[in-house]
Amino acid sequence: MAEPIVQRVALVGAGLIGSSIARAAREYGAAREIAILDASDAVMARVREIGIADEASGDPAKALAGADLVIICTPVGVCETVAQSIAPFLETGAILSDVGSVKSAVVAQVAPHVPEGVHFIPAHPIAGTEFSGPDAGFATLFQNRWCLLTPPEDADAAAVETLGAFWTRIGAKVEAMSADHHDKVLALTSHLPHLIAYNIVGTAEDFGEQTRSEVIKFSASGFRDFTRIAASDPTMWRDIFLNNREAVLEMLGRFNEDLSALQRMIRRGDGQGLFDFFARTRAIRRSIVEQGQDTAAPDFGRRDKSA
Ligand SMILES: NC(=O)C1=CN([C@@H]2O[C@H](COP(=O)(O)OP(=O)(O)OC[C@H]3O[C@@H](n4cnc5c(N)ncnc54)[C@H](O)[C@@H]3O)[C@@H](O)[C@H]2O)C=CC1
Ligand SMILES: O=C(O)C(=O)Cc1ccc(O)cc1
Repeated sequence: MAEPIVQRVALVGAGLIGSSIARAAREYGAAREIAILDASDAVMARVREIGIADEASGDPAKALAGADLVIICTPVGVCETVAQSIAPFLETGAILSDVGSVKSAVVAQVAPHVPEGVHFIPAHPIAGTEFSGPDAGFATLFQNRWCLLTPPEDADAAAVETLGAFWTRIGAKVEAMSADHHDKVLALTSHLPHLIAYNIVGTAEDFGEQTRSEVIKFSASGFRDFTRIAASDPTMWRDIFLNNREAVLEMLGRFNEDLSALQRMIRRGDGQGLFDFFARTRAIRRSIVEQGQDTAAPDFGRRDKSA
């Protein structure tokens, strides 16, 4: 196998994403050693049981000793606390990164705590499922998925290259952009769809018992797809909306305008308007499928059950 990209990767947070990185780093030889640190004793115990790390003592000094790549894989709301608590153990020259679904707020929270000589390069793999915890992870999660890096303008070029090479080794396609741009794009492509899913499933839930049981019984595929997204982790998504407020509110405003336009077309019986609208959206779906980016039923066929 090719040389590892880093000597030791330390993953802080071992849920879906952290445990998937651990599995993938081992499977594809991206790191010589894998250390895991999680605030939950139950998660640490499970990490030791399933054996996805070489170092899983729960001691930050031990986990971070010799780590040339440290990745924060916790919900974005605790990134600042995590950065503060790991800062004393970060080694000079190490790369510090994260996987948060929001970038500007994470930078604002983490950057002030990054010691001199440590290279902070935020990242976001656009790959996941509605499941969480260390048992939900799998080695192939990042295969052929984008990982967006948002390096600051004065970032160390070698550190950016190493982080990109790490993600490439575990299967991702890598692209760089500014944190602000990332947050605007993701507000539309990921955060707004989750909000809509939470809302529509919440609306069904509000209808009362009789309707609720019929919704479950006769669930058509449209609603069913929304329930998968609306089953996503509440802590993670609360933190995303609180930390990407501006961009999400802006996209929500645009969404509401389009929804009002559709409402008007239905009220006025404007069949041509509805047809034209749906024809435009169908073209978007087709280009996503052509680019191999269809994530419906994500990864289940490609799951690696070995770890
Ligand atoms: N779930 C998904 O589909 C995706 C999630 N992300 C991002 O990845 C991050 C992690 O998400 P998941 O792995 O899904 O979450 P998860 O809920 O599966 O795991 C989070 C882990 O962080 C640990 N943790 C919480 N506070 C901590 C602290 N102070 N110190 C150390 N560990 C702590 C928890 O015990 C838990 O094991 C989030 O920031 C999320 O925005 C990014 C891409 C996809
Ligand atoms: O499960 C799904 O459909 C997702 O959209 C997963 C996901 C959740 C959050 C991210 O920041 C990136 C990907």
